[in-house]
Amino acid sequence: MAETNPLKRVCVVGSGNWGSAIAKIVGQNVLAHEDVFEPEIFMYVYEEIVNGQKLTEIINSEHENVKYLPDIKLPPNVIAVPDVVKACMNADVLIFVLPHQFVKDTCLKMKSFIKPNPLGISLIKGFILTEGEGIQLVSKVISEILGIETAVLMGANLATEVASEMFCETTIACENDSYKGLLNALFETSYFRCKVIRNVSGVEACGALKNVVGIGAGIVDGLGYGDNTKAAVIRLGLMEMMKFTKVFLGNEDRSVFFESCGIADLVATCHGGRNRLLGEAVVKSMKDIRLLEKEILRGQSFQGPLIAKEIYAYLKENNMLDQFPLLVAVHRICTREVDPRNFIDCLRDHPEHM
Ligand SMILES: NC(=O)C1=CN([C@@H]2O[C@H](COP(=O)(O)OP(=O)(O)OC[C@H]3O[C@@H](n4cnc5c(N)ncnc54)[C@H](O)[C@@H]3O)[C@@H](O)[C@H]2O)C=CC1
Ligand SMILES: O=C(CO)COP(=O)(O)O
Repeated sequence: MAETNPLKRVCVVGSGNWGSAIAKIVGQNVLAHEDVFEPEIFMYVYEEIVNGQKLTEIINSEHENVKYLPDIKLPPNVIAVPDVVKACMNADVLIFVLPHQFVKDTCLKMKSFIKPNPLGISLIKGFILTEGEGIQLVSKVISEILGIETAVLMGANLATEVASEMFCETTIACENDSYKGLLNALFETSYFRCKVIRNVSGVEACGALKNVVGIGAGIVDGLGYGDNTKAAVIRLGLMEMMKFTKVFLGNEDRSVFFESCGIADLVATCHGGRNRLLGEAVVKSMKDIRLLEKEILRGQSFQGPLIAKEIYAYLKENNMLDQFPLLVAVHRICTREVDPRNFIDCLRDHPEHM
């Protein structure tokens, strides 16, 4: 009888700023739990040429993702693989950490090649908008395409700070309690404190929505307002996040907003996130946001504008635009329909004040 390997093989699907930072943690943790995991992990890298060389070759020789997470060494047991099928085919654990617009295509490529029942974990902050079908949670799309259970991990986790081992917390959500030990073994470190809860959809909604509020925080920074105004953006943004989660998911569990994925991630993003940078840039320059993305992030991506568009489509279809003035204004400012200077009006006239 063929022997089955009891050790679990892990694959990280994605290798951007956050993908590389989490691969560092998971790479170290699989070595610390050699009775549970295979000692090597594969990291799927969307191949590109950097300084005349393939990015996968640079990562595998220098153990550094010089483009997306420079100056941070990855453990040598993190192996960069340019073919997503080869990266995922023997995996028992699939960690998804791609910009959400690439999730569907990537999962469709993986679909026929994965093992029967791997556990998926999505670290992706966004929604997926499908023509005619509306918006869906990313974890749901992964589960539907691949036929797997998918947990989520979201929190106040600016990737560069995590990679520099500055203390933070995160929230993991999984409906199945039996995975709790495995999830802790994969992600927890002395500087990355994990709390495992059950509310997958609530945690995921927080992760997506806060990116849009983060742009709003950048807009008030760009307009020259101070901390009180930013606090108003955070508070009104949080109220809209709670309301959206209730109407979109029917999820009324407010406790999730007090976890790292809720208020903490919102505060971190509104102060130090890439989406905040975009909001500021949109005020100071009339350039198209895709051009700003290229100039400011040089390959990384702002997810907020896409998420704002996805939310806008949902609200429009459900005749609820007037109930979410902050989320709607961010979308209209990103598309240049509205002058960013009008943003303060939407805060002043917000229904929360009525
Ligand atoms: N960077 C951060 O601090 C954090 C990011 N996140 C979330 O993690 C997710 C991934 O973001 P990052 O790792 O920061 O990525 P990133 O924004 O740094 O980099 C973009 C990535 O997309 C890849 N890519 C480009 N075209 C592609 C294609 N056609 N197919 C597949 N991949 C392609 C690039 O190679 C690169 O790895 C997002 O949902 C983000 O919101 C969550 C927490 C923290
Ligand atoms: O999700 C993040 C921090 O938790 C990163 O946010 P930004 O994409 O705005 O940098």
